[in-house]
Amino acid sequence: MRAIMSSSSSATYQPTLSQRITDYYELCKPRVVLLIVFTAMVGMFLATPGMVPIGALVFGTLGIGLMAASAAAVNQMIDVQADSRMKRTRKRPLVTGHLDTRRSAIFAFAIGVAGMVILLTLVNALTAWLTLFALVGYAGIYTMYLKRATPQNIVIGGAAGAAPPILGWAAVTNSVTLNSLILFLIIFIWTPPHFWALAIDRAKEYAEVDIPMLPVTHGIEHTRTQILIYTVILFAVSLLPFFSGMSGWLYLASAVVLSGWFLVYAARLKWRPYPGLGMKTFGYSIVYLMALFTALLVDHYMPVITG
Ligand code: HEM
Ligand SMILES: CC(C)=CCC/C(C)=C/CC/C(C)=C/COP(=O)(O)OP(=O)(O)O
Repeated sequence: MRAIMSSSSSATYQPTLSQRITDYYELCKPRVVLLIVFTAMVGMFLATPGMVPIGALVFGTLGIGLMAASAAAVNQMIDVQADSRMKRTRKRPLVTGHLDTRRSAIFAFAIGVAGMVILLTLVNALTAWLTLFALVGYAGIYTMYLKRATPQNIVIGGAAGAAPPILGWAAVTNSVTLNSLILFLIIFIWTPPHFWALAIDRAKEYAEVDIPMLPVTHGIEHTRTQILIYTVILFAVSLLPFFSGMSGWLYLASAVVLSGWFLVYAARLKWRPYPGLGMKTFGYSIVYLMALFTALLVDHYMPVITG
């Protein structure tokens, strides 16, 4: 209802060009897409011992970024009613009426098709189809169905968000390898603690909009246990790049420290919680993934850096 009311304000909204650009930018969930693109780029760099071919780097990054942004825009179009009723998402451009469904649909379609054409023509077909699969997985399967169907929504839906290192790797090698699957596995196992840490602090909001997130269906205590279990698994999985021979000692040391610190957060959340710790853990999860993938990258080029 609020979404419908606020969309009437679009009649009086006369944006400047830069405001309009900001609206489309926000429709793409830019900070999430940025991290997604970064993990895809790390996949590209780790796929080759030398420098990534410039074509794969530029067009692969662009194509994957455009299709991830398209998926995010479709997610906001489908979720406008729920978004209008949650404080965290109330300022999104479709909720405020700064963008309407028609404009957003044309935009999402245009950047999605542009991304697909770039990948098909300038990268390779494997990357293009896998990226389309991820787009459909997130925008279609997760947003339209899973999100409202089961508290395991994000475990299954997380596969789409974890795909980017596979996509980046495929852009360079035209193949899916065990090492790219290890990078996928890290993000896949990271997603539940990333999201549930936020969800335990926002459980009331999700309950009010009838979205069956784990803290709503199984309670906060159970969710804290699940976060701890996934973080223990994440600790082990984050060591796999070292044990598979993909990464060296620098990465191993970084992974132990970063995953160890994540475990401290998860343990505190379980046994010594205090108000706001859920959001702090969520914030750390983002720093964690950024830092872990930076460590993979630095470790990979260490021999070049140190000569
Ligand atoms: C199904 C999987 C996922 C779910 C359910 C999820 C959920 C969320 C939610 C609810 C937020 C809060 C957004 C806000 O503050 O409005 C968020 C933020 C964020 N997520 Fe995720 N996420 C998922 C996967 C990912 C993946 C794969 C990445 C990147 C690799 C990622 C990166 C981020 C970043 C960077 C933010 C901070 C955004 C900001 O500050 O605006 N997420 N996520
Ligand atoms: C093509 C490709 C690589 C696709 C990537 C998919 C993608 C953009 C994943 C992002 C994951 C994410 C932000 C989920 C939150 O959605 P939500 O609806 O639960 O969160 P919200 O309530 O903040 O909207």
